[in-house]
Amino acid sequence: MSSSDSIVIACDHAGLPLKQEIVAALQELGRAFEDLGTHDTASVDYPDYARRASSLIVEGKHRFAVLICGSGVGMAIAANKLPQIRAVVCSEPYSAAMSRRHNDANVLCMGARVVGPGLAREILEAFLGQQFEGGRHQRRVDKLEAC
Ligand SMILES: O=C(CO)[C@H](O)[C@H](O)[C@H](O)COP(=O)(O)O
Repeated sequence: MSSSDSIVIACDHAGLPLKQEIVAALQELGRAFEDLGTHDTASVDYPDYARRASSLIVEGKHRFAVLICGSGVGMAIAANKLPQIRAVVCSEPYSAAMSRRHNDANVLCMGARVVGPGLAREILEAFLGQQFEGGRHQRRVDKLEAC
C-alpha cells in the first residue's frame, strides 16, 4: 500500500462507537490512517469533523475519508460541500463497491445508529477493495465537478 492510499477518519459523538470498530478494522487490514476524533461522547457538531477530514483529501494528505455520525447523512452533506469530494452514505456493501467503481467516491459515510459493526466492516472492505473504472464513468464524474 502506498501512502497515497491513506485514510482519514472522523466521527461525531453519535458515531464514536462505530468509529472505534472501524479503527480496529483498519488496523487489522494494515491500512494507514489518521484519526481526527472525536474521542469522547461529549456532543459535537458533525460539519466541523466532515470539513476537517475532507480538507485533508483536497490538500492531498489523504486519499480517502471514512466519516461516521448517527445516520451518516449529515457527514455526507457537509463533506460534499467541498470541491473534489464525492461523499456517499452506505448501509450495504453493494453501494459502497459501486460508489468506487462508477462514482470514484472518496468519502465513505456510515451511520452508527443504522449499521452494526459487522456490516460496517463489510461496507468498509467493499469500498476500499474496489477501483474506479474510468471510461464512460470518468466523463460523468467530470460533469459532477462542473455542476
Ligand atoms: O447528522 C446527523 C443526522 O443527519 C447525525 O446522525 C448526527 O450524528 C445526529 O444528528 C446527532 O444527533 P444528537 O441527537 O445530537 O445525538
